[in-house]
Amino acid sequence: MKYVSTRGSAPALDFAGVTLAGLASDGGLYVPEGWPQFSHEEIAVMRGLPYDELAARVMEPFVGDCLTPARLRELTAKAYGRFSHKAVTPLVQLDERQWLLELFHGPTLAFKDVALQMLGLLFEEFLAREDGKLTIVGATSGDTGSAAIDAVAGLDRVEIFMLHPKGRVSDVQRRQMTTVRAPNVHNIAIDGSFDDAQAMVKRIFSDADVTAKHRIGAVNSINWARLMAQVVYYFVASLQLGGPERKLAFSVPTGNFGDVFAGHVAARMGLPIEQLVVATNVNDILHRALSAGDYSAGTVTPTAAPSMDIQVSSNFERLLFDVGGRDGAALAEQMRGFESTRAMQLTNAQREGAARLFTSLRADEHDMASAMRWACEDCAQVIDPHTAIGLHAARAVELPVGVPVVTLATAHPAKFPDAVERATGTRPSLPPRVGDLFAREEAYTELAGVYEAVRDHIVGHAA
Ligand SMILES: Cc1ncc(COP(=O)(O)O)c(C=O)c1O
Ligand SMILES: N[C@@H](CCOP(=O)(O)O)C(=O)O
Repeated sequence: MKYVSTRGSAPALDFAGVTLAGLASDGGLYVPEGWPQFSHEEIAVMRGLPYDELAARVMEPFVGDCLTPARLRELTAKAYGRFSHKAVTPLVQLDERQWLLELFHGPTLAFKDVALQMLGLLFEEFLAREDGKLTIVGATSGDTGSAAIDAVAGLDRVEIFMLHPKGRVSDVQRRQMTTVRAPNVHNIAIDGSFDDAQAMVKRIFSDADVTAKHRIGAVNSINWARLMAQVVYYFVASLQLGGPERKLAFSVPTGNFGDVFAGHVAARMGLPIEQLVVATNVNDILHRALSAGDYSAGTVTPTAAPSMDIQVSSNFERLLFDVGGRDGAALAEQMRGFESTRAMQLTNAQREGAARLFTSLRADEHDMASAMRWACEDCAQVIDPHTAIGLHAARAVELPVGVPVVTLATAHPAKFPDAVERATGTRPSLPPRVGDLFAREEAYTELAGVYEAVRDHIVGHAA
């Protein structure tokens, strides 16, 4: 399996290469040069497999010959052995047509663990082979940061610098990052939004002064390996609800478009998906892009679903590439236009291609709170604000009769106790495994939201 850049001019790499590279050298994102396919029969025989075995089957074609099948199985067993639920990503029924897919049973209580537990192991594996080291620079609106830190804390070959927007993540999210004591972990709070942090991360990959001395790596969903691991749970839900004989729809609370793009990949591989519902909060660039072709970024509005307070949505580029004719040169030009004006129109091919599988809905704070209340009062489920945005969209979307809709439950409600309590009157408590979070000491550096300040700090502190 080879991977190509969405902007057409970076060298094609194998799986180990893209895992360590993160972002392509031309500024694009890596995607497989073709989609592996599973037949109906091949999918049907996956029914009933334990999560780690199913994960290995789904990942195998993407990994190619970079890992033996036996080694891949060892890694999936280790990665998913740390989840607190035996099913790893259990399904919960809400009513006759709606389900929640709980993705928050990993060590840091959000769906990011599903991919990052695996990515940490892949880094170790591939770096050991070449006796190499990696300086990871990441941006987080709350959840990627803690999941990535948990996955790499204490590793000898990896050092991590994680940027979060100061004051714009929940206290639980911040503490899950800043109370980790490991010499290879560095937390930075910047003035600005997640978009500002993400832009700095992308810029550092192309800063020759930095890359001459440090090999920069990525834990954000710009890294292909993140998305590969997220494809698995679409298979899990489908197989439990009648797939491949029956089609399902998924409602996905969306920010950086990684999670829902993994659903697109599952569909490309042959999983019967009726529709992918892109659910946004008021930071609704994706809803405007999918419904009207208008991909223009405004300023980020802070909401009670802070992890989705994103305007520039990295993985949308992967979709535009895939549905718009896979023309790297044309997309590079389109993205250059967006980077200078922060606005672009989708082409007709991109709009029509996306419309075959995607629809979108936007939820404001009132819609989000109503969905949390409905889940709590009518279904006895306490859900987090991000999941509530997905659920709002799932309840509103029109689907053919008999098609169930699965909302991805992306975070544990205890990560956002204030917002949940405001909406439902119930204050969720932290699971015992993170129960002492507020007793631990925090450490992080505050920096101005200026690229040079962040770059100099990283260069000055990197081993
Ligand atoms: C809890 C939660 N839900 C949803 C999202 C959106 O996921 P994505 O960025 O993959 O679209 C995020 C972060 O991005 C998140 O942390
Ligand atoms: N919501 C994310 C933002 C980063 O997204 P990623 O999936 O690209 O890592 C977060 O919680 O940090």
